[in-house]
Amino acid sequence: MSNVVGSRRPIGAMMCFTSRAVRSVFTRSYQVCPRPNVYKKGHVREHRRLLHFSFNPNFKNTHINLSSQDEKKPQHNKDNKSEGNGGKKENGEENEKNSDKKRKNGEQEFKSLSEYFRSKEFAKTMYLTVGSIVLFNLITSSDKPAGADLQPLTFQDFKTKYLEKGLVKRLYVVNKFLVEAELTPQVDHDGNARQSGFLGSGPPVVAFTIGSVDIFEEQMEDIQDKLKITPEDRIPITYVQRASIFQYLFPFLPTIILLGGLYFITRKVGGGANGAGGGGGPFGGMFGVNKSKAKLFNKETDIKVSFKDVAGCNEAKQEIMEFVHFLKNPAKYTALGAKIPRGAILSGPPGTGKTLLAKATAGEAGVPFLSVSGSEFVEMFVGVGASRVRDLFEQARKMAPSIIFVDEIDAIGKERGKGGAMGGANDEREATLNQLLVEMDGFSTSDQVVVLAGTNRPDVLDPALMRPGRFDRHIQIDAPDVEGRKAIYLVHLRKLNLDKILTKSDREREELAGKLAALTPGFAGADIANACNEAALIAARNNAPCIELYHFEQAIERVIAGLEKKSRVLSPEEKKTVAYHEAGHAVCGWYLKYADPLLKVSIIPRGQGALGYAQYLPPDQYLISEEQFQHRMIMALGGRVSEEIHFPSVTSGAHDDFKKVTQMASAMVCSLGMSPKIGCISYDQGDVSFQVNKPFSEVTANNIDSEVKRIVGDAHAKCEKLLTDNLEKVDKVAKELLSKEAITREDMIRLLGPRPFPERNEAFEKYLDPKNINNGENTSPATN
Ligand SMILES: Nc1ncnc2c1ncn2[C@@H]1O[C@H](COP(=O)(O)OP(=O)(O)OP(=O)(O)O)[C@@H](O)[C@H]1O
Ligand SMILES: [Zn+2]
Repeated sequence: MSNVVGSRRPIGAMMCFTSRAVRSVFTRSYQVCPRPNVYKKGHVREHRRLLHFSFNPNFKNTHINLSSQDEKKPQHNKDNKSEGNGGKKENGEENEKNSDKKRKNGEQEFKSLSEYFRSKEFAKTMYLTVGSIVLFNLITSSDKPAGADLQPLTFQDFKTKYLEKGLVKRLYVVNKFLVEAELTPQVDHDGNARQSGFLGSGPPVVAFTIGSVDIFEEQMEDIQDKLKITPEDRIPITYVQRASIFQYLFPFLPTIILLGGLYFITRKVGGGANGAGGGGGPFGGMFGVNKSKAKLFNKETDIKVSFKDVAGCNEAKQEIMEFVHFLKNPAKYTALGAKIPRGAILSGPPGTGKTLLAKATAGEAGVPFLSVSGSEFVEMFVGVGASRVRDLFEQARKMAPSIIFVDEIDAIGKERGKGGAMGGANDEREATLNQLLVEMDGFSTSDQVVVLAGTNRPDVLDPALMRPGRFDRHIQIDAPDVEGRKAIYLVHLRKLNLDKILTKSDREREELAGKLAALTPGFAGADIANACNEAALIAARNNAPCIELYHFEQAIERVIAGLEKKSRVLSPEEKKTVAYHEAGHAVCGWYLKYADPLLKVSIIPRGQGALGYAQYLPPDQYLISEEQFQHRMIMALGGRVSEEIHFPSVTSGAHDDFKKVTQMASAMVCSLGMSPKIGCISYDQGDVSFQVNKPFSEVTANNIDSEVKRIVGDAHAKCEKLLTDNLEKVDKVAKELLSKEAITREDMIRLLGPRPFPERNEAFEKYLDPKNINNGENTSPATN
């Protein structure tokens, strides 16, 4: 039973254990989703109009590239400086140039199917296909039973028509089951014999099959005895074996398959995921592991992201604009003797749009973008990481001007020498990092390669990475505040088919975005993208023609608290306990000045183990007061205290609440200077798991323990007083919860009267307070 509070700020985060856990699951699931503007080769974009077929004659990378003329135009116009006069002509020239380039690369573009049919490429393909079919037939035809193209006779016919008339000159027993009889040339064969056979264009031949060679020989002897043919004149029988080429090849088949498989695998390994690695030949460099696995996004095909797709983070955009300017006109910088910035580290919590921003930079500058994840450098072979780094930079230099983006750089960029005692694997990581440092130093000023890197942990990075000349810019991207979230919602709402009422005018659209932003404190860009997508999925599941507000509300709840588990049936006693527990939290929150606005309380089991939950809306807040901590602790204890008051025995349902309370109290004592006994000293222990010795004495340890205990005890006492004073109110809320399973803020106002304090969340008042929203009534979620 947990309070789901969205804030993920370092301190506020203590209140959101559940939402954090849920988030990490969600983030992973998000990353599986295809990113909207990234297309792999061969993926077909359906909504484009004009077809461009581009075929690669060596059949390796044949891909169909469907793109629309209209989409390409703006880009050309942007690149064109002399737009007014002859802009069209230049567009044409540029198209020419592009297709020249493609032709050079062995690719050719065709404007229509008929053009392709008339082309050399098509002829080549046809020749190859027909050739293969003919070859195949040649090979397999020899596999047919020998003489199969002769119409076989019965033995009886052979005997009466040829043998007894003395027309047979010689017999060939082929593969022990077919007999070909060579006839005397002057025979008047009645259509069954023909002028050729395996004997070539020679005497006429007939054929018949036999069951067993022994019986056939006996029969021949008998017949010839009866015909009184002397032993010298008897018909000679020759035994021949004829085998198809396949029969000879068959024993080698497993070997051929094995070698073929190996060849295929090495190509895959060596080729890099998207062809950026270039392959390096089938067996190049130990199966090609030395090649960088960077994915290449090219401006013509993949990068359609620009700064307008990245909402918020204006400061970051401004900083990064400088890289774009440099890549667009480096001469201006070099002429002044300015050294070009080498790279920038984009840091921030997960899902805040670091990758998106880097991609937008490449999109704006219109240069190739090589994206690689830090972990992809690491492989089981020693030295691979370093050579992959080398290969990556080599590729980038060949394509310059270009941008390299190393995601999760902390995988290789961790401070060297730390934790060395933990294992030898560090050496490999260090070698990779060293190579990265060397490569970044190795750029000459004329190299127009910019390295961007993303990380969630800038604190663990090696200082050498951050020094001037390497990643000398550090761009921090924070989780967005309410206005930032609103802007991100606006970006993602553009792609959705919304209810007309929600999008009547820009004002309505902004209002919707604002409302959603206020409902989702602590959401990063990726969560917002996910919530929008989830809303569309829910609408589709309900067969709704468009997305309505309550779809969003369900989606948000799902992203925050996980899936409703209606199938998890609680016993009536358990249900009652959960109801009183949640009612305790809710009533505490209602009467505490510094508690966050309550949105919803529910006792429907959800997600990972939460039996009930209450959703609050913390404001975007950068400082938390001592009083606020106390109120949060009282609220967190409300569940357990309510159980204590209303039931003879308590349950295990409060363990998550205790965790939060303890974390808050420890932080207050150890690092926030909120305990008079400990004073203004920080005993912040950081990563406790690696620490053997505590940085304080035994006495201090005892003091810390007793202070934490005192603070939690105080909160418990205050909570107890609050809930005993409001006994019947808890009762009311719990009963309502039991009957409705979920109650909203409006229900709480109806049951307890309005909150005695003004809400301290501006966003809440601006976008969500019923006073300001005239259609607030029809928006309650359909979850109850
Ligand atoms: N500022 C933003 N504007 C619009 N969309 C955003 C923004 N930030 C994030 N998103 C959405 O979230 C998705 C994921 O963002 P991205 O991959 O850039 O996050 P990240 O910071 O690189 O995450 P991680 O640290 O986990 O790698 C984007 O594809 C985009 O849809
Ligand atoms: Zn609880």
